[in-house]
Amino acid sequence: MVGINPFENAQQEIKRAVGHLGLHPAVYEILKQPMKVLTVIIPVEMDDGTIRVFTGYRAQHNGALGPAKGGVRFHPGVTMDEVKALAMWMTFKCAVVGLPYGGGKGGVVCNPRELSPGELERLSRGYVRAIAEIAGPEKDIPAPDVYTNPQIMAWMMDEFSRYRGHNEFGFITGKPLAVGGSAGRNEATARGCAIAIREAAKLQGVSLANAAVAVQGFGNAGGIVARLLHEMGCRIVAVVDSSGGAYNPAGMDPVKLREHKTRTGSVKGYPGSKPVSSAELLTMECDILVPAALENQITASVAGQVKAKIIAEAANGPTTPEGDRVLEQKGVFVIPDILASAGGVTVSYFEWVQNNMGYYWTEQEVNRRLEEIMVRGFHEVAAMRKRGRDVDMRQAAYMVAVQKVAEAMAVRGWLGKAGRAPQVKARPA
Ligand SMILES: NC(=O)C1=CN([C@@H]2O[C@H](COP(=O)(O)OP(=O)(O)OC[C@H]3O[C@@H](n4cnc5c(N)ncnc54)[C@H](OP(=O)(O)O)[C@@H]3O)[C@@H](O)[C@H]2O)C=CC1
Ligand SMILES: O=C(O)CCC(=O)C(=O)O
Repeated sequence: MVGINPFENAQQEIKRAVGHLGLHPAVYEILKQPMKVLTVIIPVEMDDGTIRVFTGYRAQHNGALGPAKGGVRFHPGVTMDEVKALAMWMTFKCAVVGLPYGGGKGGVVCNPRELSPGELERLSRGYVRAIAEIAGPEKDIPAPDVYTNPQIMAWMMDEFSRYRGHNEFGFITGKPLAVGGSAGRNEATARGCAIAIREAAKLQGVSLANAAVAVQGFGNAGGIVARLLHEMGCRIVAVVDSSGGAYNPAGMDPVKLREHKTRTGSVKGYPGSKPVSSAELLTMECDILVPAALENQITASVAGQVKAKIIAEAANGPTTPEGDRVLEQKGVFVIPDILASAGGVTVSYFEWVQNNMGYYWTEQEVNRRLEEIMVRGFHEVAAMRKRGRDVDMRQAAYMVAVQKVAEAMAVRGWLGKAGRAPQVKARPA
């Protein structure tokens, strides 16, 4: 959305958490910007023989806890500030669930729908060549994000392996199973989100049986979360994608919705449904709202009209800070993005571990470990919310995460003398 800078939003969230925790101001000074940002130019030969030059970015936010980790977005609206914000959010997403990573993110300004498969492959390989120097399993590990997928990950892994001269399966996650992908990664973002929703519903006394759910975005995160929530007994009353939406208060079957979208290109026009816009979906009567598309969807004015009891942010940064204040005042229970969407990077971590070991787990094993990490992460945040005075789930999640990153920076000596004093002053009960 024009005029709302996701990078400035991300900075505000960190500033608040540093303040709540009573940490040394140096912590904010270090965390308020990425440690490294690379802008690259990617010349691609198009099928008609012309050369088109694309712009790409890779940002590495903070490496105190481990190598940078985060997806690559292919979208016409990608900007450097968006990538910087997404990298920053990755640092705290990894920290909140206890993964040994820092935050990274990449993006290429392009519309993949306008590219042939050959052009898309050349662009993906060109992006990897351009960022190769700063990437690698020990430095920065990309993954899928909006409009990138396992096939693109496979091309990228192959290109990086050529660059290093040997197979580097651990360079990137979200790969197809045939080339070192992990069982369960495709569903992981949605599965983690569904687990967080289940825990939130228990905490808030909301029954999932027949609960009305509205989902914005019907891709990897949104499409699969709709299916998993449907399997858990919820009623999927509305879904939208970039071309339109489908609404039916009696509920819709996400598997059939997916078949309809595969056939027609959109969820709109699903048999028995009425059209619904993204704006209508966000403010409709429902129990659970899952924004699973892009940033800055729930502004203050949208938040004022939200009727959901629980919002689970499968997307990164779907709520503006002003929108967040309104939701907080209204008492809407928000599972913040850095927690609700942490399932994907958690299973990416498992994928990287499996690549490093050369030994692969079953889907059941992956899901068991994911469940454990998500439940622990959720309750750690819920406990911080209870402990802290006047903090909501988002602030609590940032407090948990910033505390872990600040502690790592302190013991590494990044905070100098300031780091030698006890860093964390948790608010008294
Ligand atoms: N994939 C992952 O592992 C993770 C993703 N996320 C976040 O989840 C969100 C979605 O990512 P993901 O599902 O992977 O991406 P996908 O590309 O798989 O899907 C994106 C979905 O959003 C829809 N969409 C795009 N623009 C709009 C719009 N203006 N209004 C309504 N819907 C729109 C797309 O519509 P259409 O189908 O018509 O193109 C598509 O259905 C992003 O914020 C991403 O950063 C977070 C953690 C991990
Ligand atoms: O799987 C990963 O490494 C990162 C996924 C991602 O980009 C995200 O969580 O926003």
